[in-house]
Amino acid sequence: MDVRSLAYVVIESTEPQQWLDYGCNILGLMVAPTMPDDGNVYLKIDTRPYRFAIIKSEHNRLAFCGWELADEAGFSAAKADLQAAGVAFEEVSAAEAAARRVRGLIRLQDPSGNGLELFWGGELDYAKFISPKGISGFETGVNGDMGLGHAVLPAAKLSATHDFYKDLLGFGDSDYMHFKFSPDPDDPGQGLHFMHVNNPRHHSLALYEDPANPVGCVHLMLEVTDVDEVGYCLDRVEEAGVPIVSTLGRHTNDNMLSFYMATPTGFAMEFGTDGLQMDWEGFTPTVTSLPSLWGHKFNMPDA
Ligand SMILES: Cc1ccc(O)c(O)c1CC[C@@H]1C(=O)CC[C@]2(C)C(=O)CC[C@@H]12
Ligand SMILES: [Fe+2]
Repeated sequence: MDVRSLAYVVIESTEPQQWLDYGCNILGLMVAPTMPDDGNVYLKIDTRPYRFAIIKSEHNRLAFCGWELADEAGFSAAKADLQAAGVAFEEVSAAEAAARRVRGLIRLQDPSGNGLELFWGGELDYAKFISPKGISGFETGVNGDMGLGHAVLPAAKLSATHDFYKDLLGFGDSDYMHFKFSPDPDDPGQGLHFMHVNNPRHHSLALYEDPANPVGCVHLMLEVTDVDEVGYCLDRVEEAGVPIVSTLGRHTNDNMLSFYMATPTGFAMEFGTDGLQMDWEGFTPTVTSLPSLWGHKFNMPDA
């Protein structure tokens, strides 16, 4: 499978309006002007119609990551691959695909129960991104082809979930880390697989061996093009009293300069800049023993 980018996320919320306030006033995202006024909240960062859909629900959780395939042939091939592997998926109606602003869509779960959608034919609406907080721009590539950023998902079944994304969906390994927070010699610790799709972003997905995560997500990451926008966002976070999950720091593996904050849904948001853009040709996946060059003091255990 030739997955090109993490194109959108769908978040279920008992109060989508919380995300309207948080998204616009803290993150500096724009209300999507070409999406319907249907009680849900749609937020935009670039030429794509929206990158965040916050849907009214009884649950508060990350519901789906939307992964983009190159074209209709790739979409048909993906469905055939899933069928051959005996992995169940739901065909989504044309009306629902149109509501997502894509031409074809299927829905499935990974082995740890994370929801995902595979689609082709994502629209560009070219509605100009005008940040309510004056953010100069988000790093999403050309026509948004680098995707919105990355998602770190809980993977209680780490090995099976890693195999699913690697062998079935064709994601590549970028890096692997292993964390051990307790001195107990019987504690096996937790693995973290960083994976890329077919774009230069160092990782679009990471899988964290997190046994019990009620909100379906560890964190999402957004990347701005100007380091000052990280600082301005940190000022807004502090001014509004949004909890800071991790201090400013620079990661080892993707060089991202970032901090982490709480979101209305209980997972974290990483807000950063200066991430590496990789040439995957001939790349050898790395194993890294240090998460950050400096900073990133996590406020445990809700990291
Ligand atoms: C280590 C690292 C590299 C690049 C990233 O984009 C990134 O988010 C991370 C940190 C991931 C990881 C996490 O999200 C959950 C809490 C973790 C396990 C820590 O306590 C340190 C590293 C953290
Ligand atoms: Fe991250």
